[in-house]
Amino acid sequence: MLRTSILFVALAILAPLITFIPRLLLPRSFTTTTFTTTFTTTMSPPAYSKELHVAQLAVQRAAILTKRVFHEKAKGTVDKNDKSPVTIGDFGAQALIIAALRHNFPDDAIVAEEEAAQLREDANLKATIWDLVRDTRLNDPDAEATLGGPVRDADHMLELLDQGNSPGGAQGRIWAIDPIDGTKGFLRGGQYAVCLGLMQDGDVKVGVLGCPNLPVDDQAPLTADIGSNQTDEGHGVLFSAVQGHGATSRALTAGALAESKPISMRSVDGSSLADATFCESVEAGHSAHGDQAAIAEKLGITKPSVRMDSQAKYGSIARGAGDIYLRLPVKATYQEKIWDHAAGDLIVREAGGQVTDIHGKRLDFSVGRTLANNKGVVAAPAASHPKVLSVVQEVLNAKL
Ligand SMILES: Nc1ncnc2c1ncn2[C@@H]1O[C@H](COP(=O)(O)O)[C@@H](O)[C@H]1OP(=O)(O)O
Ligand SMILES: [Mg+2]
Ligand SMILES: [Mg+2]
Ligand SMILES: [Mg+2]
Repeated sequence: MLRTSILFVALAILAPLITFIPRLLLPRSFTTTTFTTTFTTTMSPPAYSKELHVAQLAVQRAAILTKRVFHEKAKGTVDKNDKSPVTIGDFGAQALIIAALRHNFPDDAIVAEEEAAQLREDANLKATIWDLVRDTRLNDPDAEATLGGPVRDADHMLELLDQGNSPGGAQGRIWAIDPIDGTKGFLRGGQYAVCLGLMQDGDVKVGVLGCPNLPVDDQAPLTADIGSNQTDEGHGVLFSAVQGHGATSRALTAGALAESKPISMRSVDGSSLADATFCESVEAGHSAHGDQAAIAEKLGITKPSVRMDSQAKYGSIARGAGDIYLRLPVKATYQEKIWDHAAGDLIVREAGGQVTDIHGKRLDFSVGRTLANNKGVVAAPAASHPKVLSVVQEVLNAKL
């Protein structure tokens, strides 16, 4: 009897200590929900895991729509005020992505490239886009439910399209959407990308790029040619990154997410640049081909540049299919748009690269809808970036 009482008293004294000491020893990311009774622990989910999952599925669903338009002869092209083209694919993809974001993160701000004004004035255009949006869904019911299911009606589609009008800035959570990046490539039958990034207080935290015309194989040689059969299996890649967690690639599917693989840039340092492959825009109006050729020559690069539209260039160097992406300004007045770089900038840096402007400044996503504080883009493996940047500056200074 006495022994039993002593045991009970000892247990009463020790029990709180037994539950308290492990809490002191565990990192803060562990939650000890039922610790006192069962001693089981659960890890908190990794940062931005829901945002990443929704972004990947949203890009995948939007890419189903853009692929349908890509394979049609008439892509419903209209000219925007700035004379750049926009297609029914751009509008439809943007509406679907915003619908998914609104369903999951109703309080977040959105900076998106397109707006609904032209659709409000053109009933046929609105109806054509609505037909596409209404009929596009992921073939996995759980994945589709995650995105909130179909858009309600054509008028709601217009309201969604116009919700990408945030001025951007340095505060809070802001998504950046380019529903079709490289519209000229899309129209030409070349590369294009569906792009989505999340910024928190001006810093890119999540980046997703859907590239329907890139080969799935990370090792496939970098080429501007997308192959004769564009519907081939073996094409379509989804690149992703979360700040501090690396970058991945996976096959782009029409339903649930495929398995991912980590990606990294090739290790090219300042002394091995002769073997590097550099890529640049197809459009001579978007970056200075002449300056870029002079830089490549000074770096001792012998291979010709690979010309490719869109942020597919960022994805391609991030997975080591190429090494360097140069985007030197053609016009001093052009301001790059945040939706043209947010996802790619993070994916390259998380894969072991460095991305700066021609002055060596990191791209600054905190100053509005454009990269007003930057000029041009220089992206390269981190070890060779200082060398590449010094040659960029040498060539540009020689022109002054
Ligand atoms: N004058 C310009 N200088 C640089 N980029 C431009 C210019 N005009 C449009 N762009 C944008 O450049 C990006 C394409 O670049 P790339 O040449 O690397 O494919 C697109 O986002 C395109 O917009 P859009 O999204 O409307 O296609
Ligand atoms: Mg455009
Ligand atoms: Mg773009
Ligand atoms: Mg675009």
